[in-house]
Amino acid sequence: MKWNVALLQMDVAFGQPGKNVETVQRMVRQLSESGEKTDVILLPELWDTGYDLDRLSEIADQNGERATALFKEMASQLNAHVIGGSVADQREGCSFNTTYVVDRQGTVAGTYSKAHLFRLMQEEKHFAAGDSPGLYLLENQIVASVICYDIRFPEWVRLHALEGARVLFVSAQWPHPRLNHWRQLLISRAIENQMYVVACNCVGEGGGSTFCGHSMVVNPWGEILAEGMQQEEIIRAEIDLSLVDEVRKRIPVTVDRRPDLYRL
Ligand SMILES: O=C(O)CCC(=O)C(=O)O
Repeated sequence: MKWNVALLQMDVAFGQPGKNVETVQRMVRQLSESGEKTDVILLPELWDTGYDLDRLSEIADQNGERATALFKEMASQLNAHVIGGSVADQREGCSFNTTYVVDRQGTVAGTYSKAHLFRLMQEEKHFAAGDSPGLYLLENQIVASVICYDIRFPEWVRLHALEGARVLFVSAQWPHPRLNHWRQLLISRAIENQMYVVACNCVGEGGGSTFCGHSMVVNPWGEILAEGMQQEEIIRAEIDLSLVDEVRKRIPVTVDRRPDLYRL
């Protein structure tokens, strides 16, 4: 199974969902006009509101309805699966930082709410944490998604790999000065779990942060297949899922684990 992935590394306008929807639509038109086949589209974290958390009651997406309507349009326009970055969605009286996944048939294939909230940006004051893994089936392949700070928790990503995930999609608003951490963590998660890591960051400024771009596609051997710069752009790569089996066979890390020693 081979997928052409496209990462929409957008400049997220702080607190302006309408403007951000226009940016996504413009980038999708660009993909469509390129004539190149796209199988999976990935967006950044909080791509519609940015980190404008003080205005969530005004600008958050109720039950993810605004986002899923847009993703269904995108899925049908490009005949592609949409891993919808994340949006601030309000449900059951709480706000969550949530990924909605819409498959190419236009069905919501799954949702994931960020499990590890980032205190440095006071996320825990505004969001409730999710407590379920982000595992989905796309064309019978198990894939996973996590959000930004989650990649600092190798045991969380490992859990997804042990459940059979072959690709990890990461959506982020990762700021300077920690570009070095972003790159090293993504490459490490790919090598240790022998999976593809497809990670979409944003660029631009918001809430006092400058986001560092460098969205990346890393293969299960830790090689970078594509990497963005610090500008608004679409990053594309082809991922061949058979390489996951090959690498896992060559060095059978999962078989050689000693959970009896470290209980993880
Ligand atoms: O872990 C980091 O350094 C960045 C995390 C972050 O910005 C986030 O989770 O929103």
